[in-house]
Amino acid sequence: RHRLARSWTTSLVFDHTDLGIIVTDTRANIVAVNPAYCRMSGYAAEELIDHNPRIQQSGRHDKAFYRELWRTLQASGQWQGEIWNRRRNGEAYPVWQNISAVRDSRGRVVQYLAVMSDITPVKAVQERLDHLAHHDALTGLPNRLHFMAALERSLAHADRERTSVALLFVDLDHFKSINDSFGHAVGDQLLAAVARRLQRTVRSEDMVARLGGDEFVVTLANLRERDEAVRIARKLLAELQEALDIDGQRLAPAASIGIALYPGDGGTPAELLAAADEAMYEAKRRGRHTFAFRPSPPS
Ligand SMILES: Nc1nc2c(ncn2[C@@H]2O[C@H](COP(=O)(O)OP(=O)(O)OP(=O)(O)O)[C@@H](O)[C@H]2O)c(=O)[nH]1
Repeated sequence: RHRLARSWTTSLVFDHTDLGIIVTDTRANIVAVNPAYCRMSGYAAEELIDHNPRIQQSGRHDKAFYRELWRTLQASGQWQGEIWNRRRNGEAYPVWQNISAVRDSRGRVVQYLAVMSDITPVKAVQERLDHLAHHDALTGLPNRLHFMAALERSLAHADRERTSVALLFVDLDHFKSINDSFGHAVGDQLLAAVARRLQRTVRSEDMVARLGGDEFVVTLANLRERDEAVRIARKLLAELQEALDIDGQRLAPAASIGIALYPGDGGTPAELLAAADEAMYEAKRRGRHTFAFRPSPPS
């Protein structure tokens, strides 16, 4: 009676858990799947029985990944980790999966048991958090954190390709008075419009980011000569200046732009940013709505 009760409980768990379960024989042919796995994968049990679980492979992992999985499983009797599978409708989805070797009383492996949970919702939250950590909510642009990491990569790329990178530090002129005169909401919309204008003016390999407040940066990759940076700075000033209507206010945003060139003005992202910031202050000193390079130190 005890054995019966136990087997009844076991099948209750197998049928009612929301964890997907696959049982295979030692040659990895599927011998049983539970309803939760069928719901998760979109396959009917008959479509899976006698097949190899590889029918659910998403193509997102290479051969070495599965080889390592089997190696671990054979060596320790266990594998667990994140794995991308494919549903019957072709959609790839992430699961957290635990595979164990089931042994008989003499210690021989007789079956493999895979238990998995669909972690699509967890992944979506993770991706959202990751995006929030690296982007500015108002403009959708990369933030300082993301920007500094990307700049590091573009400097390394410039070294390999023997090209230069220009960093343009864009700070709006008298932005405070826009906030003060028309309110913060108008100021916010202006910042979002500036972000769009900066983005549409540069090429896709260039990067626009918001450092904070009314400070933006633009990096120009694969730069061959200093004049290209000057040309883009002029173009940005002109594009920004175009009048726009926000809540019935006609505004023409102006900015001061500081230009720093890699490697001449700095060898690291931080040095380059400091040089571009200094150059931006030079543009402010010269009366705003213009661009400048870093002033050379007095000799
Ligand atoms: N609307 C809005 N304002 C912001 C935001 N972040 C910072 N600010 C405001 O932006 C203004 C930045 O002013 P500053 O750059 O110091 O000075 P400015 O008035 O632009 O003058 P100059 O830079 O000297 O030409 C401050 O008034 C901040 O309160 C934001 O997210 N939204």
